[in-house]
Amino acid sequence: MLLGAVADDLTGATDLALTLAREGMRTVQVVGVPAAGFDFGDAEAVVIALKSRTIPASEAIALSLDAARCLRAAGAEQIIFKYCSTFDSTPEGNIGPVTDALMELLGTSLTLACPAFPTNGRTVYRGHLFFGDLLLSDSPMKDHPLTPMTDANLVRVLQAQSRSKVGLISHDIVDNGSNAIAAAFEAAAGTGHQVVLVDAVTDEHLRAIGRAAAGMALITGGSGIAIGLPDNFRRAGKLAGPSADGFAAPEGPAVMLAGSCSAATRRQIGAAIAAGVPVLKIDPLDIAAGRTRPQTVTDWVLSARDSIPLVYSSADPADVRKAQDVLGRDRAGALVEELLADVAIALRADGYNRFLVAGGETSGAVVNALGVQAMRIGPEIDPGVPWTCSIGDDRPVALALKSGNFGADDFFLKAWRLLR
Ligand SMILES: Nc1ncnc2c1ncn2[C@@H]1O[C@H](COP(=O)(O)OP(=O)(O)OP(=O)(O)O)[C@@H](O)[C@H]1O
Ligand SMILES: O=C(O)[C@@H](O)C(=O)CO
Repeated sequence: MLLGAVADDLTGATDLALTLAREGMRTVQVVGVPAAGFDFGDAEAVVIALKSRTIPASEAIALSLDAARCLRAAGAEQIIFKYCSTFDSTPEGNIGPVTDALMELLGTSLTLACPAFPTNGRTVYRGHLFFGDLLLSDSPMKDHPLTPMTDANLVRVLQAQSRSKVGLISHDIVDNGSNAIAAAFEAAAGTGHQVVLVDAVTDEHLRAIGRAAAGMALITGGSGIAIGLPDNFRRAGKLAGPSADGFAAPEGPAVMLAGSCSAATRRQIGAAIAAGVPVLKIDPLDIAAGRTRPQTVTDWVLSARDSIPLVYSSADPADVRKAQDVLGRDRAGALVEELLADVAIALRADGYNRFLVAGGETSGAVVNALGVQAMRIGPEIDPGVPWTCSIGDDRPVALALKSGNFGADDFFLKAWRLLR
């Protein structure tokens, strides 16, 4: 293994694994920190998916350190800490605290932070994160159920979460290429900075940043920051080339489960409904009151077996707030996640082996429930979202795990065409 990554949620891990695989590294994604002696096969890059984005910072630190130790023990020369391209975090973290702890573990005094993912409209300019044409704080991310983002100035956001001194390498320097960026890293270290946020508005910027960061022990950011890293290993003659193992999804019944309340997911649900996909909407208040149970939902899915039905809890910000006012933010989320996880277990027992899940937290809950330990990366459905297939499993499952804000409006329809 050359490159190891610790991702703070499952869909984010898949997004990163897709980037590394597309850039030519043999890549495996692992769900949770694997047991000692886990066989990573011929993987050159391994992405460990955690569910640590919104848990207490102390727990996120402990899990992330375990994951990084495991990757280092397996030979990783460089570690990526992958978080969301919209910098999803609460005032307590967990991006800052985990970055601080990983730096200490790796004994490094400088790292970079760059959530940019230009293909999906996430750009960083003069330290400010844009979501398409909008500042992060004006975007739908301000209404996220778990991590509302109300400040687009990432130097300020990160500094508030981190013990490290946070600086900025801004666009003018990045535009001058990798040598200028490498010099700026040195200058930042010289002025006592430990974390530098780096502007990036194009993939060319990300490739230049990746090249400049070849010698960094720790790199933090969205999946975009990985675009330029495989080339460093290729130039050093360390990559073996494509693996002979192809991607094959199992045949069988399929279902779609959506717990993401993002604007993109809600548009995708609208498009699925318009196209005649059978849908069932569930609501955390009904789950709490016992009006919606896993069995009722499972029976409904089974009754729609001839098609690929969609169960969703996705709601607009006003309805999410209504449920949260009654149940509390965490309980509202947990009720939905637990219900969808129970439904997934029941369907799996009934032979279902193709799951499309929308939302990072939701995907984490479903995939943990399915007991999937590791995944091979398959074809890209939309930027940042591939089909994957479980490995090391007697009964493999095909999984499409969609980050909340990713995917075109017809995502729930077109994903299935790739498996035919
Ligand atoms: N109707 C609802 N009311 C309140 N909370 C909900 C509702 N539906 C879903 N949730 C919760 O909102 C959270 C959505 O987070 P999730 O990570 O799954 O989606 P996302 O944030 O859009 O995706 P990503 O993390 O990939 O960007 C989950 O905890 C989910 O259970
Ligand atoms: O970076 C992103 O936007 C995604 O990979 C993600 O982490 C969403 O949860």
